[in-house]
Amino acid sequence: MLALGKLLELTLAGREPAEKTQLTVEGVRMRWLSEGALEVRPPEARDNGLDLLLSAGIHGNETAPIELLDRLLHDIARGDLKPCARILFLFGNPEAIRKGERFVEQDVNRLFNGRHEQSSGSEALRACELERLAASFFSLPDRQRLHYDLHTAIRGSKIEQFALYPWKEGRQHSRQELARLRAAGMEAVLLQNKPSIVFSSYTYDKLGAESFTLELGKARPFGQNDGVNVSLLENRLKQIIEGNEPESTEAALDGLQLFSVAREIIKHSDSFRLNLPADIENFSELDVGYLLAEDIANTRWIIEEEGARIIFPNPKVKNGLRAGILIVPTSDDNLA
Ligand SMILES: O=C(O)CCC(=O)N[C@@H](CCC(=O)O)C(=O)O
Ligand SMILES: [Zn+2]
Repeated sequence: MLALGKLLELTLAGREPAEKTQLTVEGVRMRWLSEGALEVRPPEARDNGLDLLLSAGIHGNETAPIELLDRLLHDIARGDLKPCARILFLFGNPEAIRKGERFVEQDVNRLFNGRHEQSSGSEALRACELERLAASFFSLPDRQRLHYDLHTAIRGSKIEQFALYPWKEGRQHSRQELARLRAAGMEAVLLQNKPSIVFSSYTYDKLGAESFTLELGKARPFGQNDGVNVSLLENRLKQIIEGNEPESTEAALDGLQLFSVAREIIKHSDSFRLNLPADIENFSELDVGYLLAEDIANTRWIIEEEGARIIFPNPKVKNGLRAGILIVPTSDDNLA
């Protein structure tokens, strides 16, 4: 296998490769761009016009998606997977990956869309670098742009695999992309309804990509991901990379559950209290009238929405950040 196929090993060791560019026997060019960043370019005659950004390890302890990208890259470097798409592989937060932690000082996935400019430290610099790498990758005209930012969650979930679809004023969510996600094993999609500061939101809003955060199961250390079944996603990614994806009919949403955001629960102060059991699962339903959270100045979060569910509840986030999302079922009426 070509040495650049070992991007994960290089990243874990904090090393630069001796050779920055390598060519497979198939004529696929691999180019190391920066720590945890590698571009793959198919031979011109095979290029199908898709630019695919695959990122993982934005949170350093979310290892199943990192292992998935590592397998894809090995397959490409060995010539077993023959790309027709240009691909940018990114391991988001190398320092946190080496430590096996979600982040070191700051959550990188709260530093996009300009937030890094108001901050400092190595994670702010990394968010800035990730924006630059993504912007440069998606700068070629007249190509399709697709970004999957792969994650695993802190807690278990009633719906194991799901996507979050960013929002931009005047832009409709794509039914075809949802069908593709369904075929990749996603059981639900959360349609966002306002701008956000996560990586997928940046590539959707500023770079015009179809972008998603994918949640694939529960976060575990390297080598302990047997419980995270990514086989459907892995198959689909291989098909997307090789350009032999079966056409998904638009009717194929096929039981995909859609949700929208009712409210984001923002932690304003150290007095914030979240009234949920520590082991509550994502997508747990909450009854109307339930007192979900309390904060400074008698702020109370009481459930008003029928069918409300909670995802990503986390009272330990820094003040000013999202401590959970209240979601409600929605229809597919507004898809493009
Ligand atoms: O389990 C949790 O609480 C968080 C899992 C995770 O890292 N989720 C992403 C979602 C990003 C998005 O909103 O699109 C995150 O919180 O950064
Ligand atoms: Zn994550």
